Amino acid sequence: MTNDKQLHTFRLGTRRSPLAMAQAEEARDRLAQAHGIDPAHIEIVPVTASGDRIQDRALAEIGGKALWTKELDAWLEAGEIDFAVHSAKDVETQRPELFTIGAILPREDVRDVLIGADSIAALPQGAIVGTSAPRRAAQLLHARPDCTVITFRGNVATRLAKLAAGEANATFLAAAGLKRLGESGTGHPLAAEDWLPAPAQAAIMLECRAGDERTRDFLAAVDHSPSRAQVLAERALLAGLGGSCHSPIAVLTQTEGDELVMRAAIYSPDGAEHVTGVARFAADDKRGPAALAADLLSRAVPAITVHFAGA
Ligand SMILES: NCc1[nH]cc(CCC(=O)O)c1CC(=O)O
Repeated sequence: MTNDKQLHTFRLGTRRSPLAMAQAEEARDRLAQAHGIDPAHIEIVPVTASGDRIQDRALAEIGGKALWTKELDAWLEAGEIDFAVHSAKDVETQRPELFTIGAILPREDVRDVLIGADSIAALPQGAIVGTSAPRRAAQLLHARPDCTVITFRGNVATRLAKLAAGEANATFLAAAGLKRLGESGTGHPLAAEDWLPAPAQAAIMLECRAGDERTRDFLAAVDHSPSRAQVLAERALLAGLGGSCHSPIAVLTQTEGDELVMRAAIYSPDGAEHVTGVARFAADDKRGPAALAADLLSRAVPAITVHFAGA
């Protein structure tokens, strides 16, 4: 621990939602512990993101990119913050060259949780299910074409309140988000092998300016290399498919020694069509995910590929 580090107070940028704040605190506490410093040396700076301001429409409908990152990016570029804490799943694959991923924290439970029924099979005939994620909608309609999907947006508490108010029979949330909010008892986790999560789900990403050596060194102490390998591979799959967080893409990556085993599925928005694939490759092999993406696209019908640009 250098004197310099003792004196410098790092500024951590985050969104303001309760989940984002919980993730910011986790990042701060892991950094403080790794460096043996007082957490007060890391100042949490909350920023309001456009995605948080717009609550009444599905994000896919708005269609805008960078709904979660735009404001934090501006603060990071301007030097108002030293690093930003993101849900990796919400970060676009194309990032400004100015930034670099300083750390990926140890990944949480990657599963989705179903709230309102014990399982997908147990949903009542014709159930109304609230979600704004195209992936969850397509997965549900694939398994249960009798269900109706309605748009559910807002933070975790808002969605749970909509469910409690009877706006839908059930909804989905990420187990990781619920755990980080201290609500791990809520709902029924769906087995990840049957119900593949979103690319980079359950991972927290710390980004800083690529030229800022001091912050890069500071963040490197909390980087978790297996989680980083999984997240980078899933982001590479997403990039290879030409997809975004608005595309119905599901993926589970498991670490087996020095290798990654990646299972992925892409869907038509109505869930009627889908293609699945599995690949195994070295953890640092960037071509592995790209090859799986190309393989999936080569086998997909137009109802699927119309939503993917390819690499
Ligand atoms: N798209 C919103 C979002 N971004 C990250 C999480 C949860 C935490 C995570 O997956 O890392 C959520 C909510 C959800 O999907 O239930």
